[in-house]
Parts: sequence; structure tokens; C-alpha cells
Amino acid sequence: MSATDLAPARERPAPPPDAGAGPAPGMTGLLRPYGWAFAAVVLLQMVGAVAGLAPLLAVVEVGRVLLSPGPADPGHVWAVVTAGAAGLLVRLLFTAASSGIGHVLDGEVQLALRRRLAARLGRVPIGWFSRRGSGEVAKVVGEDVSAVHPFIAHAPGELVSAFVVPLVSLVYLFAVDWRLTLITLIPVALAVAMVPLMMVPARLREQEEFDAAMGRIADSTVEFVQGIAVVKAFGGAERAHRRFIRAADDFVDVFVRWVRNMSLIAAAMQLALSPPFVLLVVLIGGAALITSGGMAPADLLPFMLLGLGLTAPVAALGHGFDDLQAARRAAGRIKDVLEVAPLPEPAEPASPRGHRVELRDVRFAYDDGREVLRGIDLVLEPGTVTALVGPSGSGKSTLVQLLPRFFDPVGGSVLLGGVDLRELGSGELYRKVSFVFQDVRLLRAPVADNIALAVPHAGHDEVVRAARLAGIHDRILELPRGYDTVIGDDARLSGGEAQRVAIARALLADTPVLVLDEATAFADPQTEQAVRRALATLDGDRTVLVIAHRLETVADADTVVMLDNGSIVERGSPAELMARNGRFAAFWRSRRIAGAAGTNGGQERGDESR
Ligand SMILES: Nc1ncnc2c1ncn2[C@@H]1O[C@H](COP(=O)(O)OP(=O)(O)OP(=O)(O)O)[C@@H](O)[C@H]1O
Repeated sequence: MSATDLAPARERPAPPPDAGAGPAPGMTGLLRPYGWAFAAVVLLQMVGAVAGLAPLLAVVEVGRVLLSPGPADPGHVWAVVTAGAAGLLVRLLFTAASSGIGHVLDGEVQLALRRRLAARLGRVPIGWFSRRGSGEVAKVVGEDVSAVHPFIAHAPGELVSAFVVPLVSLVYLFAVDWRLTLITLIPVALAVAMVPLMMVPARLREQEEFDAAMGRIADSTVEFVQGIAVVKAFGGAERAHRRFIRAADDFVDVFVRWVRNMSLIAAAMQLALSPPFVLLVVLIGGAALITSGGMAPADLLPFMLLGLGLTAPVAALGHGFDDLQAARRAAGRIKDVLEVAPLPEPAEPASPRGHRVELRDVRFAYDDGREVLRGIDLVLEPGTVTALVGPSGSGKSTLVQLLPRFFDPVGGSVLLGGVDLRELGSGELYRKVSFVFQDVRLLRAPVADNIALAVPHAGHDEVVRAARLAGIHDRILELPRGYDTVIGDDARLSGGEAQRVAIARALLADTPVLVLDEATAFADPQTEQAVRRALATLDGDRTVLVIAHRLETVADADTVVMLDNGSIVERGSPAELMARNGRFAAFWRSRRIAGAAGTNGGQERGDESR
């Protein structure tokens, strides 16, 4: 059973009409509203980068003036020095402004992304969450959104510097001496020529193997940590350990191969781009041109200063590459969440007439396409309790999850008060349907707030009444701060206790339709009693559907529906079905025997501390 009890959120504010609706916007779509701010970041960075060349050019000019024969003009020298200093100041101001705006922009984009994600997560089918750990969802909203930081705050500036500075420098150097300019470009050309060597299929394959080997180490570590209790209890530590060691050994093999093949290319590239090599090339080329009489010695100076600038940004890009790759992967995961199809909300919600529930030829398949509900026709009349029974995997949980619309059926329809659930607004649906499933999620909030989740304005007496009915009142009084105890901080609840809180929550919500999955894992006597009492105290007009695991609940039900392999195989009152001596009678007898032997069918789930 994998349902997520998100509570019958009676008073839950409806999401904004179009938030998260419609097609996923994609990264570029998301960034479009910030186009002007991006343009400002790039423009300021561009001006700053070009102004940053001024001090270098000033040094070059001063060098020329001082090296040229005859007395130097102090006025000219001062003007050049002042221009250089002004350039430096402009560079400082503009790059600071660009970086400031870039970081503010980054904050805004991250906020917008998180809002989008929150809006989308508020609209995706609730069942979607049951297949994902809360950690996975939290990682996308938290870490992954933060990981786009280099994309937004740094990449524009670095890209601009990487292209604009060399371009302006090149123009200047060409004007000084085109031959030495070409010679100065030799290191860059060598480095660029080596890039394809890194992209050959064999290298790309190694890169993929490297990523996969890293992934295997991470997986085996997570597996080991998550299953540590089972592993220790059942003595599988050695095997789990072996898996980790094998993953680590694999990684070492892949890494050594990758490093052996890549290191030579990477080292050669670094050497080509290193300042000593660039200076060496410039000096050799310059010396040759000067000695052949084709170039004035003072002209060598700009090449020595600006030549280094031609390679530095290219090298800087390489350094940020890992961050950018990580940002790209994070953006992909964010996009995947933004693209999850939301449950469509009707443009004009219909109003149900009463609370008769009807399933008409309902078919359902999870993502793997295998049909787990194969044409269910079922009517749940108001004022009746319907017990759903059947072997494990027959589709009981899937069926009950369709009522609070965790998923939509892939065929047929589920109707409430004559209206297809897809025609109902979600607010209206949760005012009518509440549920208690096995996988109870309590909020890190006071117990009283957890009980009153669906009815936040409920008075203390009402909360206590619901808690008493659910058999959890006395336990709450034993908690350190009674009803004000914050679950998770001040105290933890057992699985059975958490389920009783969920029952109290559903009783207080007082919806006309209640869907209940009787606990198997947490079936302590108090919880069993709470379920029975809850069912018994409900007023006569309620529509109740319960996945029944205990024979008493089955016996008390008005109708029993037996499910097998996604189809209803028998239905009727318990007495009728016993008299028929068919599948249900056999099921009943097997449970009786199991009960007598002291085993409670289906107790395979482990307890989870709340
Ligand atoms: N999230 C899911 N993705 C894919 N298949 C699923 C998912 N949840 C359940 N199934 C499959 O659907 C079928 C019906 O499962 P379901 O949980 O509805 O049965 P069940 O009768 O409630 O079983 P149990 O009594 O053991 O809880 C099973 O074959 C199960 O493997």
C-alpha cells in the first residue's frame, strides 16, 4: 500500500487558477520575463570587460612613449595613465554592478522556479508522490534549484569576458602587427585543435561510464544505509558491503582508464594555454620579427600583455565547466517535474447531487501500462459501509485511491453525486471525501493542528471529541505538551498512534464520503477499536468504503466486494456470500484459520517511527 495521506484538506486554499496549469514552460520560457535584466548583466559586463583592457593599453602606450627616442611628453604620459586608471575604475564599477544585478536576478529566478515547482507539485496527481521519496522531491525544489546559480549569476559574465576581451584585444593587436598576432594565436589554435580529441566516441563513452560508475557507488551507499536495519538483523552486511566494494572497484577501473586517456590531452591543453608557453611563443615570434627588422621593439609589449588575455578566459571557461554541467543536469530534473501532467481542473466545476459514489467500467494502469483495474462497476450507496477484500496485489489500494482522485482512471469514470470527479473542483471534492490510508503523513506541527488540518477553525472541544472517538485522546495527554506537542520535535508517534490521529482528523473533517484502509501493519488493539468505533459512530447517511483486513470489519459491513486480479469476482452481504460458499467464503475460512494460528494476514510491512 503506497498511498500518501495528505489529509482531507477541507479548507485547503485552492491553487491560483493557472498556476502550474498548461504546458510546462521550459527553462527558456521561464527566463524570458527576465530578458531585460539579463541584457543589462551582459551589457554591463561587456563594458566592464572592455574597460578592463584600458590599464593594459595604457601600460603599452606608456612603454612605447618611454622607449621611443627623444624626450617623453609628460602631459601625454599623465593623460594615458589617467585614462588607464579611469578604465580600471569603470571596470570595477561595471563588473560590480553586473555581478550585483546577476545575483539579484539569480535570487528572483530561483524564487520563480520554486514557485512554479510548488504550483506544479500542488497540481500533480497525489499518487505521483507515492512513487517518489520526499527526499527526491525536496532535492529538486531545494538543491537543484540552487544548482542553477552558475548558469544565471556567473555564466553570462564569464561568457562575455571569454569572447569580448579576446576579440577587442585581437582587433588592437592586428592593428599593431598582423604577423605577430597570428603567431600569438598559435597556443589558442593548438588548444582548440585538441578539443575534438576529447569528443571522440571512445572518450564520450568513457565519460558516460565514469558517470554511471559514480552513480553505482551512490546507489550502493544509499541502499546500504536505507536497509541497514534489515541488513544487520538478517546478517547480510557482508553481501551489502561486497556490493559497495564492487562498485568502488569498478569505479577505480573506469577512473584509471579515463584518466589515462584524458590526462595526456588535458595536460597538453593546459600547457598550450599556460602563460609561460604563450610568452615563449610571443617572444620567439617577436624576436624573429624584430631581428629581421620588420617590427619595432616597443610593439612587442602589447603582445606580451594582451597575448595572455587571449587564453585566460578560455581557460576560465574550462574551470566553470563542471558547475555548468551540474547546473544543466539540475535544470533537466527541474524541467521533468515541471512537465508532469497535472490533474486537469474543470473550467466550470459542477456540483454533486448527494454523495452516492459510482464507478462505471473503471480501468486503471500505472505507468508500466499493465491494467490493474479491469472494468470495475460498483455503486456505494449513502448510509452503507462497503468492505473491499481480496488477495494482496488485487488492486484494492489502487481502487480506493481513485475516490480522492489520487489518479484519474484511464478508462470509465468515477462519479460522486452523479458528477464525474474530473468535473468537480478539488476544493469541492475534498469537502466531500476524506481518507485514512496506511501511509500516514503527519505534519511537523502540534497534534491539535494535525487533527484540525481540514478544519483549522475547529474549537479545542471538537478536536478532543474527535481524538476521543479515535482512541488517541489519552495518549495525547501523556505527551510532553499534550495537544500542543509538536510531532517530530517534541515527540514521535508509533505507526498505530499516527493512524489514530489520522482517523481523528477524518472524523473531525466530517465529510459525507470516507475512504479507509484498515491498518495491517499497525494493527494494535487500540487502532482496531478506533476503526470500529469510527465506523460505528458515523451518522447513518455517510458513504463508507473500507479496505477490510479484519473479519469483524467484514462482518459488520453492509456489502462486501471481493476483488481479484483487478476485477470484482463476488459481491453481496456477508451472509449472502457465506451462503454462496464461493470465493469469499474460501477467503473467510482461510483468514479464520490464519487468525486461529495467531497470524494476521498481510503483516509484512515494517513499522515506521512517526
Ligand atoms: N505505483 C505503482 N506503480 C506501478 N504498479 C503499481 C503501483 N502501485 C501498485 N502497483 C501494482 O498494482 C497492482 C495492485 O496493487 P494494489 O496496491 O492496488 O493492490 P492491493 O490489493 O491493495 O494489495 P495489498 O493488499 O498488498 O496492499 C499490484 O500488481 C501492484 O504491483
